[in-house]
Amino acid sequence: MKAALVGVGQAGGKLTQALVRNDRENGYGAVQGALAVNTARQDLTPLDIPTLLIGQDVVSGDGVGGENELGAELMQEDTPEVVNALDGTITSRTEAVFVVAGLGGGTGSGGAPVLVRELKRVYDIPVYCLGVLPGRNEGALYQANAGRSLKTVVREADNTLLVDNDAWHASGESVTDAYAAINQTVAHRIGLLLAAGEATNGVAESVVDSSEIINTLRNGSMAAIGYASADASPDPEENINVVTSTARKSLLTGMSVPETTESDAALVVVAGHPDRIPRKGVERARRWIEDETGSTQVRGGDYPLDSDQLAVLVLLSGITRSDRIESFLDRAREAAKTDPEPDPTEAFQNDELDGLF
Ligand SMILES: Nc1nc2c(ncn2[C@@H]2O[C@H](COP(=O)(O)OP(=O)(O)OP(=O)(O)O)[C@@H](O)[C@H]2O)c(=O)[nH]1
Repeated sequence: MKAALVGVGQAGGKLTQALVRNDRENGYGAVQGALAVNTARQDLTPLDIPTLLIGQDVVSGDGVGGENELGAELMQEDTPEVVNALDGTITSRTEAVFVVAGLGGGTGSGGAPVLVRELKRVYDIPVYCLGVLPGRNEGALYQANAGRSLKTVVREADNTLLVDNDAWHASGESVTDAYAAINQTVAHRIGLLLAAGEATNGVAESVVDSSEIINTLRNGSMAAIGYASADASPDPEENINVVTSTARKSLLTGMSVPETTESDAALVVVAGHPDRIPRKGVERARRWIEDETGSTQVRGGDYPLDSDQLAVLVLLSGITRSDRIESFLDRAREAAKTDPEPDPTEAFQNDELDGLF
């Protein structure tokens, strides 16, 4: 799938950079171009992708310090500059745009929903949000910001693919190391998903194409991605159980939002050497995912990889129940009670954080 990426805020910029690097290093060629947008100059400086500083007249390049209403306002004012900067990045070949942001801060939290809405007005292709939920130990401001941002972006975007910052956090890691590792992990999974949508070379038995990703994401408003891999035997017959057990692992322990198992639709990609992928195993894994998720539509396909391993990538769309999102929403509601300020920004909804499922 030919995708353009726009990172908003610090997490958005770093994650976008990780996605671009991953795409280049693997030679996928799915990421067509990228831009990082921020109100803080110092967060843009280390990035090696094109950047755009917004809101200079108001915050002089110093960022918005977690004020997501201000982040939304500055994005609103400077949207024409962002759209101009994307000229040449989003082209007639682009099949989807991903707006990437940490939902708990200020610039990304406020700016991403506004940008998604504007891009949807300008372009006739799906605009998705790749949104990072704060970990449970992050402060009340992050939880409240992310709650409002999620509610708004879910309304605006064609779908919101969620990553929980607690999902792949190894204990004992420093925050910086943890972020770098999470960004790598996300880049690997999303990179493989986009690449799978590009595999049209006929090597694999049944490839996924971008319309299957788009059709899967057409169901519901929130999505999550899971992944697991295992060593495979050269004999595909011996790999039937490998594929099914790897599919189980990807759903039960490898999701970007843990404890998320029910969805309206799913896409299952089995990646590996075409000679090692057992058709029977793929079909069994697909059926298991159908039962486990209750999805009425489970699409599937292969992605040819020159590897001794088999990997299973699962995209769940239209998440209908997730204990982790429920407990995040509880935190966000609780945190919002301590923030008596009415929200002046049109971009944010003031209503309760209900009805997301
Ligand atoms: N996964 C991941 N999360 C990050 C990263 N950097 C920050 N975060 C998370 O993103 C949220 C904060 O968003 P930031 O991107 O730092 O904030 P911002 O959008 O730049 O907003 P301001 O700094 O207020 O202008 C928090 O929940 C952080 O835990 C990162 O590199 N990776």
